Amino acid sequence: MGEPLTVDHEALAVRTLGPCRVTSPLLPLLSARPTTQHYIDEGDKVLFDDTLAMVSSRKVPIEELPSFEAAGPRRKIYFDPAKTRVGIVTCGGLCPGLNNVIRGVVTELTTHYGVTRIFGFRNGYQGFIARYGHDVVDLTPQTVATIGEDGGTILGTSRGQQDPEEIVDCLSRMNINILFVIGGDGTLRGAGEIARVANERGEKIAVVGIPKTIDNDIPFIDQSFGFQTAFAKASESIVAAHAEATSAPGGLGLVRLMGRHSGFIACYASLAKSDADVVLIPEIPFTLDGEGGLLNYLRRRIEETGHALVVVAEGAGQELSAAENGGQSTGTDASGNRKLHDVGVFLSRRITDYFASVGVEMNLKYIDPSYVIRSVPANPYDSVYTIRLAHAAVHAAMAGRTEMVVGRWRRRFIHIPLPLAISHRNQVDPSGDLWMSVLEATGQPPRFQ
Ligand SMILES: Nc1ncnc2c1ncn2[C@@H]1O[C@H](COP(=O)(O)OP(=O)(O)OP(=O)(O)O)[C@@H](O)[C@H]1O
Ligand SMILES: O=P(O)(O)OC[C@H]1O[C@](O)(CO)[C@@H](O)[C@@H]1O
Ligand SMILES: [Mg+2]
Repeated sequence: MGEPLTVDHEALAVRTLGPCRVTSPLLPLLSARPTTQHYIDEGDKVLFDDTLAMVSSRKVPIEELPSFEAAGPRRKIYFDPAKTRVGIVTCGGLCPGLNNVIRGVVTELTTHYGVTRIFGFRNGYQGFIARYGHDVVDLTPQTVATIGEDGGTILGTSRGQQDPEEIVDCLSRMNINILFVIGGDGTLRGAGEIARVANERGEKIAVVGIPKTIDNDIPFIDQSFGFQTAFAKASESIVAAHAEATSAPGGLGLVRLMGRHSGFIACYASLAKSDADVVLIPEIPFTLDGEGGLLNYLRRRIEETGHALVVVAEGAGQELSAAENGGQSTGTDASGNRKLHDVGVFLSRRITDYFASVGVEMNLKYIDPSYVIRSVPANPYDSVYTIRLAHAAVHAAMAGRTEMVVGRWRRRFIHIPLPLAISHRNQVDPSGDLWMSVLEATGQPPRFQ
């Protein structure tokens, strides 16, 4: 067994704006609900570890085991709903379920807590900055009633850093008490800055994140919302590539899928269809040439079975395509994320050249579904998941929790301190059981080297 993740009590403690003195309007729903197999009482904790080996390796008394604060409604809350003003913003790339989260937050706030002043900030963090001139929209149960049926975000989104001082100026000016931030790792870093500035100024603003990422790269969350919809959509491209590959002599299907630094979409989409012969992910470098290289392997697959199917995550093989471009930098996007070399185009060229050089017939069909997988509406699973995350986020914020995100860990909804959620990137573990399943399903060697 590997070392247990280094987390301690302090890292898992969630910051609170102050004591909760207001009786929650949800009290009648809660009155006598103790922790059971299906419910966690607000005073209970969710264990960080879930195996005997992990727990015993900590060698600490049970009360010192690392644990997350449970999500869910509190009997006493911090904010008086009648006086509470709320802001919502979506940032970063699209993700299925963004509208569902907005809808879930608005309806929970209004229907159950009786909060009526909810403002949507337009186009990501730009929405707080006056010089962009974006309007602020009133969000009501009526305006969000049917938005879950659409992909994208009704609020718009953007990349590019904005000054947290200016953002807090805007929040203060509008007397916002709670800010819900829906976004990925960059957005959550920004949220941490907003919470820091608000705290330094002594402003009692709760900043609560709902992590968004089709890449599933936020840690301490079993799976992020939108991920399931995205990989389900991606698997359609695998079906198409398989049909093309098996219908041509020497057919070779190549599918490039999103996944900058984490190959979860490529792994899950491939496992969903079991047609892939090779899955390439950013976490595992590979070699093209030589006996143990990818190209020779593909030639053997085509000679033996008549076709081959490769699924590659966009962040895989970056060092190979960079080397071909003389190590030239691709620059960064507005948020400072490194732009990637197009590994799909690179592999298409190298595979085509190789088969021509060895004189084996090969018909390559390259499919890149690109933005198609993240702009679709949430599937029923993600619709349910997003509404539950939205509820958890509202409960947390109304109870004065701040600088935190909601998540689901080992099937329980929890509060994760923001610094922990951005402490590192969630990636496919080459020694983990997910990658082992991929190896079992594809039959590919653990490494091409
Ligand atoms: N360290 C940071 N401090 C303040 N703001 C940040 C920071 N990093 C990113 N941001 C801001 O957060 C917003 C979204 O960041 P980014 O474009 O990286 O998307 P993301 O939230 O990581 O989502 P995606 O999964 O699509 O990458 C941008 O406005 C960006 O400038
Ligand atoms: O919208 P952009 O800037 O092209 O972003 C693309 C990136 O965003 C993501 O979809 C994450 O949001 C990545 O998978 C992808 O690399
Ligand atoms: Mg990001």
